[in-house]
Amino acid sequence: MTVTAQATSSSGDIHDPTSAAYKKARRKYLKSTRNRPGHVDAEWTPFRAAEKKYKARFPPPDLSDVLDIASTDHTRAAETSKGRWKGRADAVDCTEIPLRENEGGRKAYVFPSTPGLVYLPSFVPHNEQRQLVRWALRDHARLPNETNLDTHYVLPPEGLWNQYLRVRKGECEDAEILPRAFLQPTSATASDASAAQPKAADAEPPGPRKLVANEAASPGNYKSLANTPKLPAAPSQSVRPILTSNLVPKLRWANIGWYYHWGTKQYDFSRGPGEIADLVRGVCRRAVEQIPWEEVFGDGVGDEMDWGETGPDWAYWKETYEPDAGIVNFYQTKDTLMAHADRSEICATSPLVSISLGCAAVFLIGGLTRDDPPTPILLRSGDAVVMSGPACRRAYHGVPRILEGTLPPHLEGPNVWGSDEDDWGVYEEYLCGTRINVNVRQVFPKGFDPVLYWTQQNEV
Ligand SMILES: O=C(O)CCC(=O)C(=O)O
Ligand SMILES: [Fe+2]
Repeated sequence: MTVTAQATSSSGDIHDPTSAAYKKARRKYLKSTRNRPGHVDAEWTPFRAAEKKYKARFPPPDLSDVLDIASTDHTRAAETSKGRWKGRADAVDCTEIPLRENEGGRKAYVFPSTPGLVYLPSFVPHNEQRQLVRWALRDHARLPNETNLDTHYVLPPEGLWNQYLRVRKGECEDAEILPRAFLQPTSATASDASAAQPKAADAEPPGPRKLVANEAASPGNYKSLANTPKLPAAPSQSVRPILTSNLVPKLRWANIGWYYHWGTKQYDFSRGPGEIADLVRGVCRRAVEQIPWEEVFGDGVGDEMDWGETGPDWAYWKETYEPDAGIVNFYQTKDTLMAHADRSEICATSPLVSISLGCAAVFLIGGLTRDDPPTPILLRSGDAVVMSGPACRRAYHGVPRILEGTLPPHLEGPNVWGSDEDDWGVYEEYLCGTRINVNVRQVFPKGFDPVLYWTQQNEV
């Protein structure tokens, strides 16, 4: 049976003053600003000010200072003509560099303000974007990989998305998914029953990711990080049974590779390395292999910065880069990811590869503090961002806006390459209001043997 996408919201375009969407946003804006004191923005850091600007629901933000390389690329006209959100190809100071072995004529861009940041517009071919979407929802967001929903719900063994596909094909009922708290005693009861058992840590309720500052990881503090107790999160007592179809939009993240412990914002190395799918490893390695690193860090760019024990090793990344951890982020159009720096990885300089799929977004990347004004980049489906080196890998960044109505035509409709099954309509409907980000890291620097470290620290 072929499943087709349902019509999307008819409430209209936020840019059109006659639309219901515009009027609703205006009403909300007037209500929320009625009692707001003046000059509240005086204390904002430049990063916070930029976040506020792009998050604003009313009036919708002007994106003319957001880098949008696709806006002048005629091969992407079909994508950029979708919706009214547009940036400018000349909005930001950046330099074009050629990619190695680049048959498609694609380019990369580097930024004098952030050495080590490489932007690769349209890096992932259309058919591979579809494969990655299927991988993220169908193959990856299920056990043994953790998602934000696992702590709170008893998810179907086949995975939430696979069950949802069967619902949409009419093969099963839209069943209720039960809260985990219904089946498990509360953490208080559990610890009463066995005083020796550590009490489970309180988990975040399902919702946007909460960002808490953590100690930056390094080879020097690996032992103490690895020894920090990583208590399991307690299921929320307040979540109610929910239909499969209503739980799907609440999926926010799925872990990749080494297990990340959200309570401590540290990796839980005791669980061993999780798997990295060949598809994901392949795209990330291709990005790192195709970047001409001498154009990024040559002429001593960033040499004066702290590269850690390995020194500036970018010339070897083609061989030494090995992704081993990461996260798939699922954003609905109202979701944001606030400014943060990813510093739980032991290696502070090795490339982080970030792939955008589905709806477009405004991505902000600044410097090592929130006081550095961030560069705004409009990321579209298939774009890759690489964050590397000491000035960029741990730079503050965030996603203040997902841009509705920007799903590119190549993710709509049946597959022209012929390899897809007939259920793409369900994916398409989900993607109409979703951005997926595959964010892949290398936790350990080349030559660092975690097993050896782990053994040594437990020998005493
Ligand atoms: O969605 C993105 O582009 C960035 C995600 C991110 O920064 C993260 O997962 O740490
Ligand atoms: Fe991040």
